[in-house]
Amino acid sequence: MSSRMALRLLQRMAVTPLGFPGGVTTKGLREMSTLPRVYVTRQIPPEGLKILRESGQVQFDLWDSDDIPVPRKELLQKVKGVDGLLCVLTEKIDAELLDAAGPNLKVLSTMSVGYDHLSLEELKKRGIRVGYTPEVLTDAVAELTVALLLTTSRRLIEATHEAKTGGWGTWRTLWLCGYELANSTVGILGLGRIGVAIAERLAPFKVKNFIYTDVAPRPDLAKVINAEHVSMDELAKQSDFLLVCCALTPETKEICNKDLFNKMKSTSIFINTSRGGVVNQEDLYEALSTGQIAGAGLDVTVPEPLPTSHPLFTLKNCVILPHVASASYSTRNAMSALAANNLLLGLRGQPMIKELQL
Ligand SMILES: O=CC(=O)O
Repeated sequence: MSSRMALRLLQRMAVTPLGFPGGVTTKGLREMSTLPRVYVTRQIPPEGLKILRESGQVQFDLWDSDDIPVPRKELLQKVKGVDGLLCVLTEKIDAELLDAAGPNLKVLSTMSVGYDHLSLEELKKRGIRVGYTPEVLTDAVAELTVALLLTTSRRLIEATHEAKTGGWGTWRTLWLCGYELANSTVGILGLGRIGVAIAERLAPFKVKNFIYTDVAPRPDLAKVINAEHVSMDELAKQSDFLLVCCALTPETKEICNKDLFNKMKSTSIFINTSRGGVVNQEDLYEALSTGQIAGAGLDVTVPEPLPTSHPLFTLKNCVILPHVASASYSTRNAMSALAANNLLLGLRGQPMIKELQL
């Protein structure tokens, strides 16, 4: 291959993986080597990649797959010397990884609203700024939570199974009966934007009242849905539907355990679309299998994926989804665009659109 052809090949290769716009000249290649280096840990949806590629502000390398997460060993190699990192929730951003990245790392942008995969203390210690993606996913998560609630309370998975497998005999008076939202009390554990958005969607189903528990009353949010602040005990005792909407923190880890389930009504439905870590799954299994509560719908578990041999999968009254609450095309693209913009703004030393205050 002639040296001219080799240069052309190099220039072409540089366009896509390194995120440099348009055709790359030799001068361009030289300039590119001075641009901030970024590693993207996943093939994120196209809008975010386009923003990075067309910014002309960074050279980026990415783990070019959405099917398997970047192996830890590869990640530790790839982050060496980068100025910015764009990650998703499967990557643990801890001291080991930040040490591997080294002192150039100034900005971390996660394509998620949750940030329990980030060691905030380590990030703060190193002066690394952190972007995340709240709000753009609120509608999608609220919509999915309503779908999961109705699927669980009206036993839709059992019903389609029976219809398909010959269990559908004559019309029966109490067969596959569930619980309805009309006249019910809906309890929200952790009232934030998402809890409010869920309640707004549930209200037209004629819910009787909304109650919530949080570390402190949140009157501004509560008044939007006319919700009453109650203790955790009252939340457990009164809720016909108990929805977990809180972040996973050391304080909320396994906060849903036998103490809570034992106080719930045997007719109650438990729904979790936040993080699996807020639930003690052994206690939940016990509560579901003994009829302590009527059913559970989970979009999140520990671990993820939940092994198919897990006891929770054996229960008819437990509906398990593979962490898809924000999974609509428009929302995932909006999340990737926000994560890309947060990263670019952070690298320019400007305020991010959504930045965590550490
Ligand atoms: O779980 C999803 C997220 O944190 O965005």
